[in-house]
Amino acid sequence: MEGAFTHMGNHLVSDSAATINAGAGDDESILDGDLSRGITGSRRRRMDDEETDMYDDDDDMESLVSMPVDGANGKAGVKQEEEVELPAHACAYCGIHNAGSVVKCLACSKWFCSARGNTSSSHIINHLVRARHKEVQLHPLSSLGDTILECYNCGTKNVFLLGFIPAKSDTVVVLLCRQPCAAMPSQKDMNWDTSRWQPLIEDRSFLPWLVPPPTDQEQLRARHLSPQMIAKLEELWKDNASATIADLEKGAGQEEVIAKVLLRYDDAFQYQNVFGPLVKIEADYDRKLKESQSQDGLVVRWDMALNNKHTASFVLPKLELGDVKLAVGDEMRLRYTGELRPHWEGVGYVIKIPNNQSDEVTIELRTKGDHKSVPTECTHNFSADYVWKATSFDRMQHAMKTFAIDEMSVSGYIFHRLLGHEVASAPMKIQLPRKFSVPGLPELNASQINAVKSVLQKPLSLIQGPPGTGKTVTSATIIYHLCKINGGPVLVCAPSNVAVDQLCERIHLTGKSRLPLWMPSRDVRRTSLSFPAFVPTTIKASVS
Ligand SMILES: Nc1ncnc2c1ncn2[C@@H]1O[C@H](COP(=O)(O)OP(=O)(O)OP(=O)(O)O)[C@@H](O)[C@H]1O
Repeated sequence: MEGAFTHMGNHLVSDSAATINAGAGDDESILDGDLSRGITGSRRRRMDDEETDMYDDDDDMESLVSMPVDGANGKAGVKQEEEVELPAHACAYCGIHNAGSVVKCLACSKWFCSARGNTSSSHIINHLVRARHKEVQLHPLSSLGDTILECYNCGTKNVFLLGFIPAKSDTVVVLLCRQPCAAMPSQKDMNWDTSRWQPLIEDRSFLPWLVPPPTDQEQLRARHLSPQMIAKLEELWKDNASATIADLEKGAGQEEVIAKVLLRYDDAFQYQNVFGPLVKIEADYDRKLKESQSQDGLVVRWDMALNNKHTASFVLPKLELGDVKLAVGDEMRLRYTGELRPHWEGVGYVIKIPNNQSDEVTIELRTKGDHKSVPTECTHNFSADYVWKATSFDRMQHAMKTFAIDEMSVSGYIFHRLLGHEVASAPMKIQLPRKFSVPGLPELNASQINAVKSVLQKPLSLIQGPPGTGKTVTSATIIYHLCKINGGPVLVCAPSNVAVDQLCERIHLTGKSRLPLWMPSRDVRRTSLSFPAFVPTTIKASVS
């Protein structure tokens, strides 16, 4: 790849059809003039006035960060930062503000540099991963201008999917996303050698020709944040986008002291004392995350379901960020905030999530269709919130309490294993099935057969495996055999309704099970399943 760039200099053409189509001759004009002028075209972003002022003020863009080397914990640097005002495009972590080495995150408008500091990835990549942001823009005074990195073909701006292809002339590079654009056979006609496609991010950093790392001297003089401080800063930004390093300092020392998880516990009370606070922290985090997903300005498409309930369909852009996974059956609140009628809000269940056909989420309102208050005549000015439910966290706390006060709540074996005590398992007298594979599911491989055998013979087993290796198939097979061996109901739990759905479908494929499935917390029939079922977070299945 080196060779392709030896005489390319900065001839990045990311978003300009004009430049790509112009060929080598026109490329030279880019070389001669201001490179940022060479990157023109419909997708080119303009600096707004505010930004222009900001850059005008910065009279020495190549200057070093005006931070002295700070102490081991970065506190000296923090003090200095209050005194020295950095330009708006300074890296939000370390303060480096060399125009060539900083990149703006388009989701939060903060700037980050390509230095690594004390972390294993560059600051910009560290931020994008932690914040789940994906789109960036180069600095207007960088050698490539204020380019927004995007696929030349389809316009996708997810930098984790983007790569470049040097055109055959070797004077132009084209940004294309890995899938589908770089993989499309039609690209061959464009004089691009897609076999030379390379990702823009390598070793957790943008390629140096795109965003060069700051010099050693700049890095030495930058503010040094530990990975822990960076993680905390990112957490702070989730609540308060304008939080600063100073806020980080203010919060220091106020944290609750959390007891460490142990390998062995004296008794169930100690177990509860350790895990209780952790479950609470997780619940608080989950609530914060879900509640922060409120989205305004939604455009709603109304419809009426066969059960005479209103359905509202809309696109939730925040879903793409992937912070919160929306599942069929989740509860959402829809609010009308416009002027055309009095404010309205209604709660409904998600009945459709984005798929290959459409990006829309559809919720079915609880109220029946003839309910006059539903604002079906309005389409704009709607907001949607997730309705957070404490149910699963409350159940965890309740289970731990029961475990602590009632020794008989679980078998003696499980009681001691949970507390980390060495305990011999009593041999289980069961007749192993002659054939482990079951009707309707794939023939098990050797490792799956071992897993099934182990579970059937031991009181407690853990099956682990990478995604798609057949854990669900193995679990469904185990349930099938347990039902057959014991002849009674089998209680199955999964951490999410989606996981339960998957398992139900596989059990159903075995054709042997009758599944009286229900979900006490939500009285909804699941339309995603091809058989009638109320899907619980715990399932009972019985063999006919
Ligand atoms: N022994 C097997 N032979 C052939 N296909 C199999 C076998 N085991 C599983 N599969 C198939 O592999 C795919 C993945 O299986 P499954 O969903 O059970 O994996 P998983 O480990 O539960 O996946 P995930 O981690 O994504 O939940 C399914 O299409 C399943 O039918």
